[in-house]
Amino acid sequence: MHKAAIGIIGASGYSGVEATHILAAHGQVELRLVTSDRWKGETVGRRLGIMGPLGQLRYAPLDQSAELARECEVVLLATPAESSLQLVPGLLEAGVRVIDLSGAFRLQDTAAYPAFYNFTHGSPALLAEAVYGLPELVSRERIARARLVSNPGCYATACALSVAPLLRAGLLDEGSLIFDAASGTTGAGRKGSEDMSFSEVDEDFRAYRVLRHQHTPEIAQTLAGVAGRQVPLTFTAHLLPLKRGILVTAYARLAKGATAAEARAALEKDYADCPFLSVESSADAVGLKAVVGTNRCTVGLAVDATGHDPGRVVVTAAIDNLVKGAAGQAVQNLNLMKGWEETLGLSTLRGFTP
Ligand SMILES: NC(=O)C1=CN([C@@H]2O[C@H](COP(=O)(O)OP(=O)(O)OC[C@H]3O[C@@H](n4cnc5c(N)ncnc54)[C@H](OP(=O)(O)O)[C@@H]3O)[C@@H](O)[C@H]2O)C=CC1
Ligand SMILES: CC(=O)N[C@@H](CCC(=O)OP(=O)(O)O)C(=O)O
Repeated sequence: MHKAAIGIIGASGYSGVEATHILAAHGQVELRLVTSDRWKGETVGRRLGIMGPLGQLRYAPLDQSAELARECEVVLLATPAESSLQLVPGLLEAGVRVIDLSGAFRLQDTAAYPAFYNFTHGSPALLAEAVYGLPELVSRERIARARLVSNPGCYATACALSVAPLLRAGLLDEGSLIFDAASGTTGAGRKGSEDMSFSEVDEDFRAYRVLRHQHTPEIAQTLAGVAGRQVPLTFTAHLLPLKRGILVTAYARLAKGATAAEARAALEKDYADCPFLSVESSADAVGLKAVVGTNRCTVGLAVDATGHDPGRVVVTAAIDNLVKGAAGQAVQNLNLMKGWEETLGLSTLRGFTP
């Protein structure tokens, strides 16, 4: 059977390793290229314990990525945004399709890059071409045809999925939305910093990059697309002393006349054909244990019934930042790009067991 040749650039990082494990068991792909400077020359088998032919594959140095990637049909870039920005034009020119896990091609407005990513974007044409790879909210047909898929940010995935159906159905008022989100430490990548050291993170819980987090414009862009209007919002990220998982709590208000039953029905209707989305019985039923290690996103809704705060809606959503928030979503996009079953390689991932 012909298998699609796939490469992972940045294969030693947390999301690159996650992607390697998922693709190792996928069945329709041959992982032809893995690159990393820190692991160059070593085998996938030695680093990740993967056996068989893939275990023999050696990590190539990052500076050979562009050249070696020409052998691949699709390449996953699990690199920092600045590296993705440099690599993507050459890869596309060589006829390689790209799924970029970084934020380099997520924002349509180039002006947002200096403020949120600390660089000036020099490829507006590619930004315009890139398809935002959130299959539950963006046309699957567009993803299937894309040369360049921009894989969403982890927080941005969970935040957008929490409220998008309510906005699309016009069930929320036009006031500001609030997203409180907390992530495990793998969200920050493998590269260490003092802030991320065990002594700093363990037994602590704090907000970070408040009012300047790079996922704020990304969430706003996605929700504007769904709602057909600008959606004012505040997003605050918090660091959890756990390795994996993101929990988002979204606060909104029902539009005049809208009901709790309509809100629940909107979530159930929009996510009915989404294999990885599950609408839980209540907002309290959403937690990290049920999603960590899987490509799922669970969503739960509560509407004030006490009369204390009439019209108040709270939606919770949970994902694994490395799976639905990164590598799993990238493979979901790869499946769509290749015309395969959307769940291929993702349906039997081993979730967290207490
Ligand atoms: N972690 C997460 O939960 C999520 C991450 N992302 C995005 O995905 C991308 C990868 O993230 P993650 O796996 O966490 O990152 P890591 O820091 O864990 O790994 C980065 C990878 O990129 C390689 N790399 C290439 N160029 C550079 C460079 N100039 N500086 C540092 N590393 C480089 C590294 O290779 P080596 O060191 O071996 O040379 C390594 O393999 C990032 O853009 C991130 O923003 C998106 C969603 C969620
Ligand atoms: C805990 C933690 O630090 N998480 C990261 C989110 C990772 C991500 O999705 O970042 P990109 O948008 O750069 O791809 C952060 O807050 O920046």
